[in-house]
Parts: sequence; C-alpha cells; structure tokens
Amino acid sequence: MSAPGSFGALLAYAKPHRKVLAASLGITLLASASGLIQPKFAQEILGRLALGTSVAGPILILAILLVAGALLTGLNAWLQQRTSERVVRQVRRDLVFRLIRLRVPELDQRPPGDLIARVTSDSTLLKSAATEGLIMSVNGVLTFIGAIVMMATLHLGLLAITFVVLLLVGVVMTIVLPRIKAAVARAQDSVGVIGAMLDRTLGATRTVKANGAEARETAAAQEAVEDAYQAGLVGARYSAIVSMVGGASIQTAFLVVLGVGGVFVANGSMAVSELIAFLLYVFFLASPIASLVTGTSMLQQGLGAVGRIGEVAGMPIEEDVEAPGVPLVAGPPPAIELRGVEFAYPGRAPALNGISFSIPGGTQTALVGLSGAGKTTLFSLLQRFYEPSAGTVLIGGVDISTLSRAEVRRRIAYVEQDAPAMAGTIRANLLYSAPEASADQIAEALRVTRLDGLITRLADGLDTPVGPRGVTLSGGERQRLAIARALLRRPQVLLLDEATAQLDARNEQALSEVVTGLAAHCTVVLIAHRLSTVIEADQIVVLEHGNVRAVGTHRSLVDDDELYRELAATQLLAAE
Ligand SMILES: Nc1ncnc2c1ncn2[C@@H]1O[C@H](COP(=O)(O)OP(=O)(O)OP(=O)(O)O)[C@@H](O)[C@H]1O
Repeated sequence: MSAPGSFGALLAYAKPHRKVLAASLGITLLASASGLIQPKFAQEILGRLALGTSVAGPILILAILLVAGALLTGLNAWLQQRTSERVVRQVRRDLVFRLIRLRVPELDQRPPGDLIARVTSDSTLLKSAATEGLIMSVNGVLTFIGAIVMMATLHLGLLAITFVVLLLVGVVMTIVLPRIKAAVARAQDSVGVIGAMLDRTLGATRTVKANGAEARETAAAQEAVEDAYQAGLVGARYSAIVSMVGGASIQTAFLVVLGVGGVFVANGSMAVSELIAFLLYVFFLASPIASLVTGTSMLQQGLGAVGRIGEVAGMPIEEDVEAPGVPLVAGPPPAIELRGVEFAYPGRAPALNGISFSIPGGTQTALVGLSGAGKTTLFSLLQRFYEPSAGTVLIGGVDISTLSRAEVRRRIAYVEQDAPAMAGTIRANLLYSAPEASADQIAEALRVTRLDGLITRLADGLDTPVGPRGVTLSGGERQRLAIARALLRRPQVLLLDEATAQLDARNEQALSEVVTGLAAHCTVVLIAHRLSTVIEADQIVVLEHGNVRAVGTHRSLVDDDELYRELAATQLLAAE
C-alpha cells in the first residue's frame, strides 16, 4: 500500500476510473492537438494569401476543428466532473465504513470532530485532484512536448531561446509545489481542529453556558479558524507565484523570440509566416503551462488531503463485527469467568491487576468498589472493546478472544454509565437493539421500566423525538429508556453500569425487582453504587485498585470486609 499523502495513494483513488480517465485524457489530447495544428493552418493561410491561391479549404478545416474542439471540451468537462464526484463518493463511503468500525482504543484517543472533517472537508479537496488535476497535468506535459516538437520543425535556434526562458518555470515549480502541499495539509489539520472544538462545545452546551465560557470557546475555535486562514494564504501565495512566473515567462519568451526572429527575418534566413507560426506556438505554450501549473497545484492540494484521509485507512478497525441479520444467541444464561485478567490503558498504570472470579449463569452479581477501581473497565473487556494484556475472559466456558466480536456482543446487552439515548424517536431508540420487536414486546418493556406513563403523556407517544443525545428526556427517563432497550434485546448476559443511579426511590425499587427477576433468563452483572440493587444480588464482588478484594453476599461482606462495610455505611451504598 502507498504511504498516506504519497502520489501513489492519490493514484489509487483514481485507479478504478482509469478507463474513463484515459478516455478523457484522449479527448483532452485531441482538443489540444487540434489547437496545436491551428498555427500550422494559420501559416498555410498566410502563405496562400501571399501566393494569391484559394484559402477556402484551410478555413473550412479550421472552422470544423473549432466546433469539434468545443464539443469535445464540453463532453470532457462532464466526464471529468462525474468521475470527480464518483471518487469523492467512494472515499466518503470508505471513510464512513471505517470510522464506524474503528476500535474503541482508537476512538477514545481521537476527537470526533476531526474524524468528521476528513469525511466532509478533506474528501472534497480530493475531488478535483484525483481526476481534473491528474488529467490537466498529463495533458499539460504531453501538449507541451507536442508544441516543442512543432516548434522544432520551424526553427531550432528560436526553440533553444524559448527553452531557456521556460526553464525558469520548471525551477520555480519544483521549489514551490511541495510547499503548496504542506500548506494545504496544515489548513486541513486546522479545519479538523475547528471540527473537534465545535464538537466539544456543542456536545456540552449547558456546561459552556453555565460557566459563561462562550468567549473562551469562541476564541479557541477562532484560533483554529485563523490558522486555517493563514495556511490558506500561504498556499494562495505560492499558487500566485507559480501563475505569475508561468505567465511572465511566456511573455518574455514571446518578446525575445520576436526580437531574435525579427533579425532572422530581416537577414532573410526566415520567412515572416514561419516567424508568425512560431510566435503562435509560443503563445500556444501558455495553455499547457497553465494546465501544468493548475493541474500540479490541484494535485498538491489533493496530496495534502490524501494524507489525512489515508491516516484513517491506517487506523485499525474491528473487522469481525459484521453480522447482518444474525439473531441473538439463544440458550441458557452462561456463566462468566475471569482468570488472571490484567489490563492497562495506553500510558496509564494498570487498571486491572490479574483479576479472577466466577459468575454462575443465571445469577445476579454486583460489582462494587471506590471510583476508579476498574468496574467499567471490566465491562469493556467483557464486550471486547479492549483486550486484556494477560489472562482470559470466558463466557459460557468459551474464551471470548476466540470468538468474533460480533458473537460476543450478540450475547450481551449493555446499559452504559451515562445511558445515552440516540437522536431520533423513542421508538427508534427502543428498536435499536431489537429491530424485530413486536408492539407487545415494546409495551412490556415500557411497562417494566415504568416508561408507559410518560409515553401516554406525550402527544406523539413513541414517535416523540428525544433530541441530540436524548436531551429532551430527564436523566431518569433516559436511563429507563436505555434499560428498556437492553431488555428488548433479550440477552444472555445483561451488563448494567450504575443503571439505577438516576432513578427515584420508587422507580429504583421497581427496576431492582425487574432486574432480579431477569436473572432467571440471563446472567446479570451490575455495577452498583446503591444498596438496594446490591442487597438482592446473589454475589457481590468488591474491587479495589484493580484487584478483587472480597467476594460474598451482602450479609457475609458486611461481617467480613472492612471496605464493603464502609461503603455500605456511606453514601456509596445508601442507607440500609
Ligand atoms: N478510556 C480510558 N483511557 C484511559 N484510562 C481510562 C479510561 N477509562 C478509564 N480509565 C482509567 O482506568 C481506571 C479504572 O476506571 P474505571 O472506569 O474502570 O473505574 P470504575 O471503577 O468504573 O469507576 P467509577 O465507579 O467512577 O465509574 C481509572 O483510573 C480511570 O481513570
């Protein structure tokens, strides 16, 4: 695979469209060739006029060439732009596919706004580079060679003079073009930062407003806006230099050729018609040079974006999560076993230090411990969001590292710590875990989670939108919605991360009873900070600094474990 940002990587995007691009290049060359022979016809017409013979033939051919050239140019523009759109569509499809499947460790490190910018903004820059830029560059080179050959047939001395002047363009382009690429990459990085900043701010609007931090957030985003502007200016400056040198060199070449050619004509070593044809070629050169300049600038801009797009292609994804239409795994609730499980987040002290304990199938186990003890981390390992650095996790006696992630996750329903609802309606949120759920099943899940009252109060009932991240619901309603979603999944294993933390006493009690009842159908593991859920548990695992400190029932732990007793006596496990 080509390195991100390399020309090879850019070509890879164009490769699937090589036939259309080749056709388009062919048309471009044809149009250029027709332009290339026009000065020859002009020379012919001038010659015939001098001799007094008919010029009708050459004029007719010239007219046909002009019309055909215009038609071909139109067709070409359409072909190129359609291909550009297709390239962008493919890049966006690939990026979206990969971003949704990025591994959790990668996602935990990357600001979503920057990742989004790669799909929206970087891909747009690639648009013209992978098609128009490529064709213009190749066409520029080939037409340039064509013009040089034609000029060589007219006068070698004048060609040599023209060359010297044009050499300047080559030197300037070699120096300037890599700088355009760097400037574009910097500008795109800044666009990514703007996305990341806004994502951060808009994702926490209430915190921003409550802290009166609008000015600070605006200033931070404006800094990135300014960076993008400055980088854009640098790119614009270099592009201007290239165009200026391109244009000036043509004019210089024209004047020099006119002067020197004039001398040749005066001393009779060159015909006037030859000089005029040669001068027309010098002017004609402006077109391939402009093509080259614009085309290579576009390519450099594309390369700046290709680097950022290619980075995503290099990020590891979860390749084993595709399971379209595969039903949840049915069967008796499985036992869960952890054997010597060790884990550390990148660059952090170990979060789990060789944990071992068993959860019998069809029971309810509560994990308790001080904040940061490693409870949520354990859930992440159970679902293979992260992999342990040592030890084994077994579900139903099977080492989950031998199963695909899809298979592991199909057994499990998970209610996250902050129970996020997804933008959309209440119904969409419920069906997210179980698209096939019947109206009766939905009604039952709502009844159990005591959401039925809320639904009847809402004018649009189940079709009420919940807003971004479910902001139009209360914290407790959001939590109950997440639990209802998990129940509809009818999982073998139910993981509840402090799922009842935001519920009022009545709802909490009701849900605790539901959860206890569920243990008959699935293995329930819950992270608990409150006593009511813990008391009912068949087993309680007390974690401390990534170690299992004690395992037992509420009664036995109150008697035997000091930390548990302390937890039970304080707000963590509220009043007995
Ligand atoms: N994604 C992450 N990247 C790096 N470190 C993390 C990450 N998630 C958690 N940690 C760290 O790992 C340790 C264990 O965190 P974990 O979330 O498992 O604790 P917890 O017992 O669930 O705490 P709480 O009860 O407060 O939710 C903590 O020190 C935490 O700072």
